[in-house]
Amino acid sequence: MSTDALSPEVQVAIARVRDEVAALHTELVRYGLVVWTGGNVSGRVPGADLFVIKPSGVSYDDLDPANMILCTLDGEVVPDTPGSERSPSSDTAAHAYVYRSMPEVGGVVHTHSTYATAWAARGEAIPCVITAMADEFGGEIPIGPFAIIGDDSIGRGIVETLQGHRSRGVLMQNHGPFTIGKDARDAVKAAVMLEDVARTVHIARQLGDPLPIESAAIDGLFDRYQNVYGQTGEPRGTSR
Ligand SMILES: O=C(CO)[C@@H](O)[C@H](O)COP(=O)(O)O
Repeated sequence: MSTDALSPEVQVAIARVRDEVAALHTELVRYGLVVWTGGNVSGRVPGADLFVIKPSGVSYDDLDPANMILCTLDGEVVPDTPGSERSPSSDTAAHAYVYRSMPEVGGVVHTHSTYATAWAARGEAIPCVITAMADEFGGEIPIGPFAIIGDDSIGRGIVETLQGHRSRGVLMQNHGPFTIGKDARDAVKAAVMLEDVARTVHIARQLGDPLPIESAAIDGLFDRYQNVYGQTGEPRGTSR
């Protein structure tokens, strides 16, 4: 497949997603979610069956738009495109499986962030005991199955756990968190928030038994955060 055959709009979109995915890896470092070359971000190319992901095992300092790797939704590297001479992330098949199965997903992130991975190692879902979790995840953060790199099993585990679930994050057992979002930035935000709540709920557990939140309150908080929180309209005082 040559990208020359793609429309100018798709070529522009590929360039934009390359920029975005490269820059978002910096956020994983900034928020302390990764060490060394661990973790990865990908972003779907709007209007094409393609996504962009980082090369495997390359230092975060060396990641830039030109060495991000363009892949098909089968997880194959698109030849003769910038970065295609390198191997893509070892989690490429998992990201591709998510994009094929969940058309609404525009970004996928994987990290080994410490607290979330500690919950994953115990195989325990994080219970929804703080309002920030209700806001962002609409309930508990579920556990996905134990799965090993090499085939579709990680992707299948992510999809089977998150399809029909409010949570945008899953803790793959003994491995770590995978998050999804409407785009790559949204999936990175979910990864940041997931680690934050994993840490807080862990600390709460050390102090005693966290108090549950009633499901009606969780529903209300989730609805408000998704639909009302933040800047939803014109800035105050600018309407005529
Ligand atoms: O989870 C794993 C390995 O267990 C990987 O996600 C690594 O953390 C990062 O791999 P690359 O994206 O650099 O291949």
